[in-house]
Amino acid sequence: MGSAPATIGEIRRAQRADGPAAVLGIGTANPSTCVAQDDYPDYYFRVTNSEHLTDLKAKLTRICKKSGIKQRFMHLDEQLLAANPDFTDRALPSLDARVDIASAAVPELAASAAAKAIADWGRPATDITHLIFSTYSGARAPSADRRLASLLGLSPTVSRTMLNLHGCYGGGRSLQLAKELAENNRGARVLVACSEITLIAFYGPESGCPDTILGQALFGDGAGAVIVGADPVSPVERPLFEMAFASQTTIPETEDDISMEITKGGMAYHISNQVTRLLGSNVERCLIDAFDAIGVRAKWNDLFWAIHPGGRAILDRIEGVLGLDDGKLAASRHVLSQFGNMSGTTVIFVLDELRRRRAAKHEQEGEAPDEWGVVMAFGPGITIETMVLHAPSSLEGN
Ligand SMILES: CCCCCCCCCCCCCCCCCC(=O)SCCNC(=O)CCNC(=O)[C@H](O)C(C)(C)COP(=O)(O)OP(=O)(O)OC[C@H]1O[C@@H](n2cnc3c(N)ncnc32)[C@H](O)[C@@H]1OP(=O)(O)O
Repeated sequence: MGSAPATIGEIRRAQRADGPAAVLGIGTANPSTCVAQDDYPDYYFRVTNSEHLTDLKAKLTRICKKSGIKQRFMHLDEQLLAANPDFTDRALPSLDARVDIASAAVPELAASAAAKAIADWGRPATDITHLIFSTYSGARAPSADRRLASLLGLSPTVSRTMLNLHGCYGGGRSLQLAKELAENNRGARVLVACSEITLIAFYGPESGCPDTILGQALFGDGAGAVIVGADPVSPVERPLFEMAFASQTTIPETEDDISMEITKGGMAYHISNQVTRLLGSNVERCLIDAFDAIGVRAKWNDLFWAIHPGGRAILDRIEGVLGLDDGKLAASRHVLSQFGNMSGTTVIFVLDELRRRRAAKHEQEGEAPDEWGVVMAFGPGITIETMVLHAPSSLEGN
């Protein structure tokens, strides 16, 4: 006689992980072309043959000076632009050429970041069980997730999910999905990859379209990758941050405040001048709800922070409404200054910077870093992604 068949409850319990999902490795990458922010207005108006639009150039110069950005990286260099002159005019049908370039470049940039994340994690790429890929540059199937799996030599049984056009909340959404997958599939190791290349939305300035000027001042290219898994296998796997809770909030009646749309002339986008105010009046509620949900009493200044640096004014506003001390958003400000807003990818750069800063602080000052922290990312919807992180005590050794 065999043993009694397992009940569905037992099967479910056996499938679930014991502990919380954790970040087990992080990697980032950028294209090689770097543009200094001070030089960008001259560069942009020259390469788009728009020097005659002096008012718009002056506006871009003003915004660049106030952006808190020192430099950005871009895949689209002058050589590529010379080969694709239609990219400068949004009225021309250039989408096919943009998608051709992005279909190769987006997964390749993601592969550079993912290789670093896998090395940081310490196990072979073939141990990855799930892949979540987020980009606003995808417009083809099979898409960037399939290509990335080939580039990395992932197992043919890897379970892939593609997120398209989530914009700046793509990184936050991917991390939340990775948490769910890791906690609900014992032994799962999830690769999150975000890769954003602005050439899909690069075109010349137009009178009456301040969004283009704003976008040209803020956005940059980059890829970030994170390995997420529960029940780390010691001593190879070290949890960097444990994922305690995650939520998504949509601010009512804000559908039109941030939008993106693929058109024949590239991706059109709109970012209203209300975004900073709307985020400022909603983030604290999201944080209170998140900490209430897990029964942790949090003082905002006792947390570590990984906020998506959508713009300098957004960081200023959040710092103000939460009464944060100077330096609490230092990781976000540093990433903004060195890379600009890389949309969904940016929050992964911030997590990586935060991990470095916390380890350095511990090494130099011997201080126990803050135990609890927060990731927040924002994008079309307007959507706010909130994740509460817990730093395991082993962090000190990282
Ligand atoms: C190297 C590669 C480059 C390639 C680029 C290619 C780009 C394509 C990229 C497309 C990707 C699209 C993805 C969309 C994803 C959305 C997710 C987000 O993060 S959403 C992004 C979330 N990010 C944000 O929402 C940005 C938040 N805002 C900020 O951080 C700041 O307001 C600031 C830095 C823009 C200006 O500093 P601040 O201290 O406020 O300075 P002032 O008060 O002195 O104003 C100076 C000038 O700025 C003006 N202006 C202001 N806002 C807007 C606007 N919305 N609209 C237009 N203009 C705006 C204002 O009118 C004034 O003009 P003027 O009177 O001089 O003529």
